[in-house]
Order: sequence, then structure tokens, then C-alpha cells
Amino acid sequence: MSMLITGIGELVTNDGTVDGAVDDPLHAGLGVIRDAAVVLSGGGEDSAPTVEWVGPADQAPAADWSISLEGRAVVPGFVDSHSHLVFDGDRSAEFAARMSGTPYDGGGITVTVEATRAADRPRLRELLQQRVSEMRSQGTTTVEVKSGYGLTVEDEVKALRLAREVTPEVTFLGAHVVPPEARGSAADRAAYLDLVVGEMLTACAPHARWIDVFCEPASPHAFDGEESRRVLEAGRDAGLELRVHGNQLGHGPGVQLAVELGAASVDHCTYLTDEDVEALAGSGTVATLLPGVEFSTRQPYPDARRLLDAGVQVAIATDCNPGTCYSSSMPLMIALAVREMGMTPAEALRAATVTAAKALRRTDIGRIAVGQRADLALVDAPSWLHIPYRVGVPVVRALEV
Ligand SMILES: N=CN[C@@H](CCC(=O)O)C(=O)O
Ligand SMILES: [Zn+2]
Repeated sequence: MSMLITGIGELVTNDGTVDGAVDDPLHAGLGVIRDAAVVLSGGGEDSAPTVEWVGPADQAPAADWSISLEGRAVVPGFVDSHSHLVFDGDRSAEFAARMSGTPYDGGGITVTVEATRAADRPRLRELLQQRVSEMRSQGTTTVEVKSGYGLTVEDEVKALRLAREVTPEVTFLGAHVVPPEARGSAADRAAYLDLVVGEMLTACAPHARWIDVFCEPASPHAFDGEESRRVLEAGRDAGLELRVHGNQLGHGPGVQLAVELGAASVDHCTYLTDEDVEALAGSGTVATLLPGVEFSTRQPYPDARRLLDAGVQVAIATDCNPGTCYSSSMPLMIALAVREMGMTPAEALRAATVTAAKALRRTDIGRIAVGQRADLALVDAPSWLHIPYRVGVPVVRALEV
């Protein structure tokens, strides 16, 4: 079966070479076609529909079905490459305290660990599914989901198996923080790290694609450079691909380690030296910025302009989690990237789609081109620019095909 979607006022393809693309700096790199159409085909039990044709509406081929979007815009579905959706518990009071000056140091993660351990599987599944559907309703069609609020072998496996029900982009984050029961002494901390790279990794690796570590010497609860290296190397040896939480709370070794070990992405990047920027620019590692975190912790925003001008590949993601950013909204992240981090609207949209796909090493999403997955988001407006322009207004949602 094929479906023709026509009447698209503005189609963002993220393919700058596409025939008929608008030549205008406002849309630079987006491959925008006006008065466009796409044809989608396939889809069934085991395979997602794909894009079969893209171009001006007046050249569109016939298809089995046809709908008109009556001048609305279409963009590639957002790729949210960083989230922590498997959790229970409430930390809204922590947010309120931060708004009046209490700094974030990662300590509140323990509150979520306790609540998540206490929640049964159906409860966690329900919460996870609600959060994923909240994301779809704001245009996100791919999401990465981390464990990291279990921190026992059993609880980490439970989180990963649940995450796998909603996405293939599943990340083992046993090295999120040292759990409360292992904070008594240096020996307890070392034993926890042994567990993470030993029995926990063995049990978790079959359920995950990625391994991540909170590399943050500025937090007493997270991991330093050598500990992080150990986690990442063990994960790599177990067949997992690498991602890093780094340079969130202060300068540190996260970025250099991520680049050295060939991680797909290093996320946060709030505090960077010139050497960090230079290392990222010469690497295949994407810098994923999480502006909702700075919004919700009152930290300074990362300088996206500095990274882009140096030639770094920059993605943006929500980091949706109960501590540093309980927002699932990629449109909000785009607006913050534009307003607070020096990105143009076009750069921010690419960061939320095609570059975020790179942060997940995915080539089948993030663009609207022949052969790509048919992951589209519908903008209830004549231009994609309404995404940051109408901040806080639900103008974009995943297109159900
Ligand atoms: N920084 C580490 N982890 C999360 C926060 C987790 C939490 O506070 O619950 C983050 O990405 O910001
Ligand atoms: Zn995170």
C-alpha cells in the first residue's frame, strides 16, 4: 500500500541538494520544498513504512491513498537522543529549591532510585508509556532511553527490558551515581564499580545497545575520569557502543574521554575548554546539548555558537528526567537553543533531527528522503519556523501514518 501526502506548505527534508529546495539563508541546510508532497509505502507487522518519493506536489505520482495537509508544514520527526524515562517518584520540591538558589549536585538521584526500586513492573511500564506518548504528541518519533535509577543488577535489567519495549535505543547507565548503600567508604564505592563492570554489565548488555557513564568529578556521587574510562572500556568489550554524560557541572575529563574512545556522543558540554572544543571539532563525536537542564537548574547555558563555529557537530535533546529537566518537549529545546544558546532556527531544527540521528549513529531517520523511515512530524502552521516562534504552544506532533 502507498500513501500520497500532498498539500504540504513547507517540507523540511534536511537534504540541501534536493531538487527545488528554497535558496534562502533562513532555511540553510534544511532542503525546504514549498508546495510539496511525499509518497510513503510499506509498513506492517515487522517493518516501518518508508519514504518512496519526495518533491513538488504538482509532480507527485499516484498512490493507493491520498490526503492533503492543506498548507501545513512537515518536518522530520524529532530524534530525542537522551532521556531517562524509566522512573517513579516526585522531585518537584527539588526544582522549587533550585529556583531560589539551591545548586544541583546529583544528590537527588537517590530519591528517584528509592522510588524506582519500590515500583513494580506494570507501574513503571505505565509511566514510561505515558512519557513516550507525551513525546510523540510533541513531534518526537525516536527516543533513546537510559536505565540508571535501579543501580542493582535486578533493577537495572528491569529498566532496560522495559525501555526495550518502546525503543531500540536503550542505554545501560549502571554508572549513573554510586547508590546510597555504597557511599559509606572508598571500599564500598570500589565494590560498586566492580559490580557495574562485572555482573551488572554481563546481565544488562544483552538488553542494551549503548553504555553511558556520568563522568563528573565535580559531583561526589558521580564518577571521575579513570572510573569512567573503566566503565566505558568494559562496555565496549561487552559489545556496547559508547555515550558519555560529561562537563555538566564543571570542567572535567568527560569530553576528552568520549573523543578518545570514539563515543557517538558526549552530552551536556556546559563547561568546555578550548582544548575540549578542538578535540570535538576533529572527531566523530557529536556534542549533544541539553538546554532544558540549564533552564531547570539555573546553570549557564552551553555556548552552541562557539561549538558550531569551530565545526563541531551539535545535537540537542531533552534529557527528560525527574531531576534536572522534567520536560519531554523537543519544541521547547529548539526554542531554548535559539533564544539562549546562539543557534539559528535552522541550526536548531537540524540539531533536533539529523544531527541527533548522528548522535545515535542512525542513517535511516532525521531526514525526509527516498528510502528513509517515514518518521514525519506535522506542524499546524504554514512554516516550520512556528516551532520556536510559537513557544509553549502545541503546534507540532508526530504524524501517524
Ligand atoms: N547528570 C546526570 N543525570 C541526569 C540527572 C538525573 C537526576 O538528577 O535524576 C542528567 O542527565 O541531568
Ligand atoms: Zn542525562
